[in-house]
Amino acid sequence: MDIIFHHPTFDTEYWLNRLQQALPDARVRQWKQGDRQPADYALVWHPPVEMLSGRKGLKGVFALGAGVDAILSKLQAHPDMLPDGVPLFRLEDTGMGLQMQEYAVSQVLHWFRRFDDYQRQKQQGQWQPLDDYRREDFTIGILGAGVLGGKVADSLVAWGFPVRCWSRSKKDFPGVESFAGGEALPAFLSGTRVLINLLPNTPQTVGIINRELLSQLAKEAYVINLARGVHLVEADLLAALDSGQLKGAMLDVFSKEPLPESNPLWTHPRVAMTPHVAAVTRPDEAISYIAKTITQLENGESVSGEVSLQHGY
Ligand SMILES: NC(=O)C1=CN([C@@H]2O[C@H](COP(=O)(O)OP(=O)(O)OC[C@H]3O[C@@H](n4cnc5c(N)ncnc54)[C@H](OP(=O)(O)O)[C@@H]3O)[C@@H](O)[C@H]2O)C=CC1
Ligand SMILES: O=C(O)C(=O)CO
Repeated sequence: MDIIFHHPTFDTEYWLNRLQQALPDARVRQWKQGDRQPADYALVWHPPVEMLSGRKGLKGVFALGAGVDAILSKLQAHPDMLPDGVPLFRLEDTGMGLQMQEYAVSQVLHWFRRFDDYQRQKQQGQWQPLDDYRREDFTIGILGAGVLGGKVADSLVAWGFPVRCWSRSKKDFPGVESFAGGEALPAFLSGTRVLINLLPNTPQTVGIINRELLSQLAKEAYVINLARGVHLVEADLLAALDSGQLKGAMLDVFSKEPLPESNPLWTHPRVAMTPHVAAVTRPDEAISYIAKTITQLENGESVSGEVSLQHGY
């Protein structure tokens, strides 16, 4: 079995060696321009079109991340990149769930314990205990209740917060109120104090966090965007912060990355940010997952993690 690998920034040597160890019978190689030799599986992130297009004999393509929006948008322009019937897989959790839990829990607790207010008071030389927030007034609403949204929901339930989630299909997560579909969105938003976004980037979700949505959250709400920058209308977020509807935002992803120097999010006092690091691909966990999935495919077993081209995630 032949496996080709392309990632613009990962340590390719490390990946090739570890993949080889995990699949000793496979021949694993870095894909280089001009390589048209056969391959059974391709492991990719931002693949050059010529790596995949028109390739015969592929049994599967693995995206080396959780979101497949970049690959799917390339596929739209070059449909022959994925021949009919060749499945596209993505990483399910592989260590990203824990990273998202760390990010979400630490930020929610930061706001819940009013560390943002105390930081401002410190800057003004003010020693002033403030009223505690109550958990019952701190409902967490998670947009997207898939692999990562589900993990984040679990971790916040464990901290005793009221937690709700919104997805296409209804969920049955212990301690989490589930809302499904567009009609249920207003009920989900009403009373949500902290909105956490973990939706995939699809035509249905682009621009979903906009003025209308933000106006339906509880007063002085907070937003954490962990999914994709295109989900958030940045100008609407800034307006909601300035009107007092929102109290703070923590953003990991942006409509343009790296965030341009001139973007007003850089200087807004109630916006905090990280440079798209909420959850990164952990090589060892990802390699075990891919090796297991390839072995199952070779054995004719059913596998999870296949992307639905129809739904776009
Ligand atoms: N910032 C970062 O570092 C990282 C960001 N990400 C982002 O996180 C996203 C989520 O990852 P993951 O949890 O693995 O993805 P999943 O595919 O497991 O989950 C997606 C969730 O979104 C729901 N959903 C999709 N479309 C809609 C819609 N139109 N309306 C309502 N709900 C919808 C799905 O509903 P249903 O369950 O009914 O199908 C599902 O619950 C990724 O797509 C990626 O963009 C991922 C990793 C790192
Ligand atoms: O895996 C993903 O989708 C990411 O965004 C990684 O940073």
